[in-house]
Amino acid sequence: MTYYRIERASDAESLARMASDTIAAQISLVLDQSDCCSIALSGGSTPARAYSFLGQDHLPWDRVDVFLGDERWVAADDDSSNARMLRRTLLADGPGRAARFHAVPTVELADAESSAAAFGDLVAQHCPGEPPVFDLMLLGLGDDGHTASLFPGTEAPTITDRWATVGRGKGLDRITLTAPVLSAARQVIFLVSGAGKQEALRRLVDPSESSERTPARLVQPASDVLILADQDATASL
Ligand SMILES: O=C(O)[C@H](O)[C@@H](O)[C@H](O)[C@H](O)COP(=O)(O)O
Repeated sequence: MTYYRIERASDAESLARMASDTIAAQISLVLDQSDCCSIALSGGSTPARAYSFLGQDHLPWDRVDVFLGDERWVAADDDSSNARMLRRTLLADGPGRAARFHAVPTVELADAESSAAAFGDLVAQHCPGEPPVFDLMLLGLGDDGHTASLFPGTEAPTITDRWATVGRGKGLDRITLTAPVLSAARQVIFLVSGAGKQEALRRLVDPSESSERTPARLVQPASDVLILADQDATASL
């Protein structure tokens, strides 16, 4: 059974700083013991401010392999691209721009299925193990209980024989890591902000909740899961 450790911030801005500091500390811990560190970051809107703070941190970024846990199947300059968001935050103009970012292949390939296959190969090339093991997995939580692009009522949450697959949510085709890869990470952190996430967060930590209704519950790493959340999101815990 997964144990969830919750750290609360008073508001979204202090949550962003807490997340940046926590991720930086985890990266430093890994790099104290290894030559490199592999991290998979969530997309969406919540983490952007944290990534801006993190990108200013003086870490040995040239030893950090940065991936996205999921990506919309759009061009890199599309407003909904998670890679675009990362390039405007973490990878923008601070020390973080030296990170080794490995974008998810999208529309340069013929279709989303080809992108998912290419992303699975890319991850397997950089992360050891079957499933591939990330040192750090930062995940968001949708108000419907999805994480990465494992949306309830779709096939993606059920895929366990591949490392990446095609997801679909909020009207977009997406490329996502599968549940086995999310769960294989050495450290999983959920970053959750806002009153709109209260019910999804309550369900995430409820041992009786089904993963069909709340696919984020599929993420079952061997280590404790850290939840960084603001007071608006944790009000019903
Ligand atoms: O590409 C994405 O959309 C994300 O990876 C997705 O899993 C996100 O983390 C949640 O949907 C929460 O999104 P918000 O942070 O925008 O609420």
